[in-house]
Amino acid sequence: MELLSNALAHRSVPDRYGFPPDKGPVLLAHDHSPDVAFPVAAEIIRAGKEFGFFQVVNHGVEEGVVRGFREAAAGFFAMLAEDKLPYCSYDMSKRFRLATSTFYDSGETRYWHDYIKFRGYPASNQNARHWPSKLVNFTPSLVEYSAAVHELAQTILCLIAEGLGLDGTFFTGNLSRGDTHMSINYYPPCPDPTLTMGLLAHCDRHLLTVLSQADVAGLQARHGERWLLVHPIPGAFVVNFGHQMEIVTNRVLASMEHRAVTNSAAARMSVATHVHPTDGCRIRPASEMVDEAMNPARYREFAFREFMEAYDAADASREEVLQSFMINHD
Ligand SMILES: O=C(O)CCC(=O)C(=O)O
Ligand SMILES: [Fe+2]
Repeated sequence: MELLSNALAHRSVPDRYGFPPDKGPVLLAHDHSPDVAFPVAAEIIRAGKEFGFFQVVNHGVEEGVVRGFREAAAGFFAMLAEDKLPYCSYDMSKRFRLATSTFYDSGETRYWHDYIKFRGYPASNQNARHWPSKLVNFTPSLVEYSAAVHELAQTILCLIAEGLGLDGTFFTGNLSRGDTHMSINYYPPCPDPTLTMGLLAHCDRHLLTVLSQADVAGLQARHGERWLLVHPIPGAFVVNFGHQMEIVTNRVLASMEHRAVTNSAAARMSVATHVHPTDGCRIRPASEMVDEAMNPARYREFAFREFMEAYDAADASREEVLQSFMINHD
């Protein structure tokens, strides 16, 4: 019998071991079967508790799919000013909008970036009819990219649930089934990076973010009093927890503030996929994460929609927005 373990080392995978792509192994560094999933799940929880951020490689999203959409998105920012003008808006209810700096700068110093925001998944007609049709590659490459990243996010959510000792499907219902919101942030090279900030310090308002930053550094995550650079790993996705993850896990997995800095050498573009609960989803600390005597619920129950409104009213300030949802046990 030709056992795999009979060979000292394998230089390549023989053809007969290669599944066709639609049946093949998906995602992450390991096969997602119960015996090997646990180390990945445990690793995610360890990194998540320590940093609120981690990076994923060998995630199963094809390199060409990422490159294809990144090129199309870069093409959007490279369009002539007059072609971009119709998309420009600070009206948050617009389903596809282009803007600069941030909605939350209160007219003060601007942040050195332009961005587009839109609903990227599912590719329903309701979402897709707002995507820029003039750019021929945009829609087809987005359809591929957003479906693949959705799949990856669902797998990561299963692993997080397992790592926390929850049912594997804990996050994959209404907590993650709202339309996926995407932000594409474009930071042109800046003549003096010592003067500018690319993006304000903030926590993400939803459940989970899966971000492609390619190979240009700029993202920093708060760690205590310090800001740590999230080093670009070619082809990796950066994953971080949003406010809803912190609330549902009763602060076991906290949402960390992050921001972006600029550089003078190269343009930077990040593609952020924000996994949202459904608007009406009721959010509360999971009963499994609460112990009335030792670890009581730190947040009250609310509808996700309510949180979205509070976040805007608080100009994305972490302390301010959480205040109206926190239960004080002192
Ligand atoms: O540009 C980055 O790396 C960060 C983007 C970000 O935090 C966001 O879009 O929420
Ligand atoms: Fe963010």
